[in-house]
Amino acid sequence: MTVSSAPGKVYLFGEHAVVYGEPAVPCAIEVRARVGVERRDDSKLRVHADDLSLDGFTVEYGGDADGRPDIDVSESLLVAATQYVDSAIEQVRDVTGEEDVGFDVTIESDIPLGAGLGSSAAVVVAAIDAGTRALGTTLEPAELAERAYRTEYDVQDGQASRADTFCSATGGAVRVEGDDCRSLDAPDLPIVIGFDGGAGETGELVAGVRGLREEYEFAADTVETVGDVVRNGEQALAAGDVEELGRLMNFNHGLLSALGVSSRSLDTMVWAARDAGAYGAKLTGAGGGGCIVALDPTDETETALSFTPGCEDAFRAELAEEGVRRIE
Ligand SMILES: Nc1ncnc2c1ncn2[C@@H]1O[C@H](COP(=O)(O)OP(=O)(O)OP(=O)(O)O)[C@@H](O)[C@H]1O
Ligand SMILES: C[C@@](O)(CCO)CC(=O)[O-]
Ligand SMILES: [Mg+2]
Repeated sequence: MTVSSAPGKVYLFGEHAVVYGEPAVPCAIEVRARVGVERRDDSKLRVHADDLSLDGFTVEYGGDADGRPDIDVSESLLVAATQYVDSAIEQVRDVTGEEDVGFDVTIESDIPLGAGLGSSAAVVVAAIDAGTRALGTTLEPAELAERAYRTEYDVQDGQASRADTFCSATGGAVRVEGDDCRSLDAPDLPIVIGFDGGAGETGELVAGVRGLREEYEFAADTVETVGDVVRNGEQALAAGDVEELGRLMNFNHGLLSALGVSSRSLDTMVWAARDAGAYGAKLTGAGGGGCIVALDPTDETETALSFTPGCEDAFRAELAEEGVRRIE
């Protein structure tokens, strides 16, 4: 079995606006998805994913008409749950030229699904890396990131940026603007995460912002203003100015809220963190529910969040210096 892992991420700045060409700064964190891949001697794909919200399942199916998975859930739920992995394996077939190869794939993940911590990107990066290595091809990080991006682009109907996948593949703090992806020097940041136990639909939320942007000039301006916040944030990051980072994160959250992607529980956690003395707090990722990210070197924010109704989990996250990790 060939095993790779890849980290999740938080956005310090710039989610959603990055889809329209503004810059964003995500930062990889030490929570990982591990994917094990073994070549089969037929062309089927068998996926074992215990951490999926379908209560854990094992599916066995091939590419032919009678290859419907042997599992008793609705087709739409199944497609939503399996499409990132399916599409990642398609990239493996494409890049290696082995169009008919089959695999057993096992996924274990510490990243909550649909919660803004980039579970899809981590699973896709780890799956493509392990899948290609299982066939004797080791991809350079840039190509791995590009293939993973194409996967997210396909699954999210053309509404994806390179930010999540580049960050997960390379690790550290990164800056992504269109197809320009680079690593940033980042100080050790005191990252605290609050999780409401829920999830948001990335595709729907992105479509919502797109609609507002098309309908109102001021919504398009709001997206551009996020870009200005990001550019200021980059300078604060380079200077190691955590106070300024916090102020700008607060501003970024306000703009995301105006664009309709926050939620009551995300706002409640953001305010709990601010009241506890965090330098700043904002939602991370697509929003709608899921996680906030705050900066606080003390224990106050984590403690306050753990007593906040609606916050299911609060934890400190370390920056993941390493992106994809080749384990076996
Ligand atoms: N442990 C896992 N096993 C199998 N598939 C997974 C796993 N984790 C995530 N996925 C895939 O990723 C999808 C969730 O991706 P989605 O983009 O909606 O959320 P996210 O990446 O966690 O959050 P965001 O994109 O906002 O950071 C799941 O529906 C599933 O297809
Ligand atoms: C909302 C979004 O900006 C981030 C999701 O983690 C979508 C994307 O960049 O593909
Ligand atoms: Mg995602």
